[in-house]
Amino acid sequence: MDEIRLTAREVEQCRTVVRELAVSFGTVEDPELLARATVHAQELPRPLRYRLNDFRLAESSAAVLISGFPVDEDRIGPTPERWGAQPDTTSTFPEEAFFLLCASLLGEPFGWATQQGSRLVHDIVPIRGHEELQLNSASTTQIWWHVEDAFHPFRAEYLGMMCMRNPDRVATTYAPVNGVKLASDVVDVLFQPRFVIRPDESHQIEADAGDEGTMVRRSYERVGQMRDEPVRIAVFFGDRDAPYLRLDPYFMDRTPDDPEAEAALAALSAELDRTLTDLTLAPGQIVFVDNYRAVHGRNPFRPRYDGRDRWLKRVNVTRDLRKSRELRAGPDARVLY
Ligand SMILES: O=C(O)CCC(=O)C(=O)O
Ligand SMILES: [Fe+2]
Repeated sequence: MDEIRLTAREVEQCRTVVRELAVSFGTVEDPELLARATVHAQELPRPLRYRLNDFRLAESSAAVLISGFPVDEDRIGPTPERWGAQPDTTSTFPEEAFFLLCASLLGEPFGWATQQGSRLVHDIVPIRGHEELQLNSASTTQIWWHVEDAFHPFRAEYLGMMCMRNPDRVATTYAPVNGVKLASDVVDVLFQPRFVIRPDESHQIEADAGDEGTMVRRSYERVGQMRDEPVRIAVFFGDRDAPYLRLDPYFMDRTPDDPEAEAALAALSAELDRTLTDLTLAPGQIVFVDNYRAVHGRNPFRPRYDGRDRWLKRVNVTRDLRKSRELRAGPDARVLY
C-alpha cells in the first residue's frame, strides 16, 4: 500500500484551500462545491497531487493511505446514531472538504439513489439493530471482504474512507489482487462470464431512501431486476497478466451446474483470504482502495452506542461520469438512479 504523509507545511496548505471553500459552503453535498473542488484540488500540495496521480494512472498500488490531516475531536461532535443523523453538517466540513478534494484528484465523486438518501459522502457508523447484518452499519459480525457494489456495471473505481474516530482501533481489511497465486487454467475460467453477483443489502432497504420520487422507485426496480434476473459476468477482466477483479462471494450464487466455475471462485477466495491484511485507520487518515484491484472488508467489534463509536466518512469515485449517463439526470449530476 502506498502511504502519503503530509508535512506540517503541507497540512497548512491543505487547510488554506479548505478555508476558502468554507467561506461559500456549509455542506459538501452542495453540487456547486463539487464543481469547484475539481479546480481547487489543483491548489493542494504538489507532492500529494503527484502521488495520487501515480496511483490513478500508473496503478502504483491497489490502495493509498493519506496521513496527517487533523481531525478536531470536539468540533466534529458525537458519532451520529445512524447515517445522515449528524445534527450540524458544518461540524465536519473541513475534514469532508479535504476528503472530497483528494477524491476529485482521482476522478468524480458520485452517489447512489438507493444508498444513504442519495448523499455523496456516507457515514459509516454502527446502527442499533444492524449488529449482525452484512452492511457497513453492522458491528458484532464481520463484513466479508468484497468489491464495492460488485453487482453494478457502474460501480466505483475507487472507494474512499476517511476516519473521524476509531477509539477501539477496529480494522478495515484489505487484499490486493496482485498478491494472489493461481494456476493458469483457473485464471482462464475467472476471465469467462460464468458467475452471478446479486445486489447487496445496502441497495435494498427501501425505507431508507428518504425520497419517494419516480426516479428512486425506478432505481429500486432496476436493482430488483438485477437481483431476480442477474446476468452471468466474468470475475477477472482487463489484462491477462494483471487482471482487474469483480466479486462479492457473500452475494454470489453457487453454480452447481458449473463445478469448474465454482472451483475457480473457491481458489481465488482462498488466495484472497490468505493475503487479507488489517488496516486500522486513525482519525484524519484517508484510504482510497482501488475497487478494480483490491477487495476490502472489516473486522467485527462491540458497538458502544455512547456517541464515541467508530465513525468513517465514505465516498464513491468514478474516473468517468459519462459512462453512467443513462442513469443520471444531467451531464454533471452525480447521483445514479
Ligand atoms: O468499515 C469499514 O472499514 C469498511 C466497511 C465497508 O466495507 C464499506 O463501508 O464499504
Ligand atoms: Fe465495502
